[in-house]
Amino acid sequence: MLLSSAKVVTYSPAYTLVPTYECFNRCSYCNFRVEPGSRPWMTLEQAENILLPLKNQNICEILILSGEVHPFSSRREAWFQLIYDLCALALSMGFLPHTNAGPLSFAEMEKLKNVNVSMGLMLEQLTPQLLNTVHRHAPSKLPQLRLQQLQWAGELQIPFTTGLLLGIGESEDDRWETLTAISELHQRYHHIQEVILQPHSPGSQQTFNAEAFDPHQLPHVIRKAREILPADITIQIPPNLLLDENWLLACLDAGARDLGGIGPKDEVNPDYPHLQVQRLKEILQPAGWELVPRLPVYPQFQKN
Ligand SMILES: O=c1nc2n(C[C@H](O)[C@H](O)[C@H](O)CO)c3cc(O)ccc3cc-2c(=O)[nH]1
Ligand SMILES: C[C@H]1O[C@@H](n2cnc3c(N)ncnc32)[C@H](O)[C@@H]1O
Ligand code: MET
Ligand code: SF4
Repeated sequence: MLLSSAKVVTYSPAYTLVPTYECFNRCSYCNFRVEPGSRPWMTLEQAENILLPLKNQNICEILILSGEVHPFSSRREAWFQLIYDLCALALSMGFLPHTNAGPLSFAEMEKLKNVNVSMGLMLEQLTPQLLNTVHRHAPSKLPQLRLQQLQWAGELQIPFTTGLLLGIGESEDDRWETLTAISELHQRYHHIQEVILQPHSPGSQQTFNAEAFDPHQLPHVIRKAREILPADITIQIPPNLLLDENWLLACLDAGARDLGGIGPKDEVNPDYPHLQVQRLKEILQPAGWELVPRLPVYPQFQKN
């Protein structure tokens, strides 16, 4: 048996709950958002009906992924309470919640910490140039605001997931700068568990008219990220956005070690279905990779 020599790549068996698709931002690459007020929010009853049958399906992570209500809106409090209640419900049913609902106030983050095992927010890219382009109508994507989120998560010692969206108009140097900022914050607070390198992948709803990020460039970005980031941060890549299996293997060779949450639907990129875990294993195993499930909180942050 040569099992011990297998190289390990992880994933999180996950299901995504969407409290609301409505969002006051309009990122031009988004295929998720709908107009505020145009659709009812998820109810706790609906959530319970979704979660009940998942109990015996080996799913641990519930990803709470949300569109955003403006921080000064009179509906903000109800929005936040729904997210809190969805996390508490998932937790009470034996699941482990991970929330990514955009920027939060310090008090909101502090409260959500009690009902999440980890949380996340993508930095996207730090260059202010994007405020004139893809983020022109997206106040939540102000670089300083997002950096501050990572800092608050550090002060609160919340195990955190962040990352870069690649191919939205940034330069190579912009990428290294964003990675360096993550690295510096982690060296101060030691709270970043993983960094997602997310290739921009055009969908049917977006207005941003650009090609997909060239997947042949991804191994180079991963290698460089591996040099910039501390060794205890895992690099995550989304397998459904890497359409050719050789690209996936090239990314692992370059240093990626996690495939993120895998579930029935990628809510962010609904035009890119996930491969079955079994199919992924068939691709990975011949190349010597063992695909192993993990929890949404990494072992070094687990409190038992
Ligand atoms: O299925 C997805 N999961 C996404 N996830 C889920 C992620 O893969 C897992 O929740 C974490 O690895 C924790 O286990 C995100 C989580 C974050 O904190 C920040 C961004 C993302 C982005 C996506 C995404 O585009 N699609
Ligand atoms: C939840 C995360 O999903 C990412 N995201 C949003 N739109 C797209 C897209 N078209 N392609 C790839 N990733 C996207 C952003 O980085 C966001 O923060
Ligand atoms: N609205 C949040 C963000 O962009 C998370 C979901 S994006 C589809 O950070
Ligand atoms: S990417 Fe997130 S913040 Fe931007 S419009 Fe979509 S839901 Fe809103």
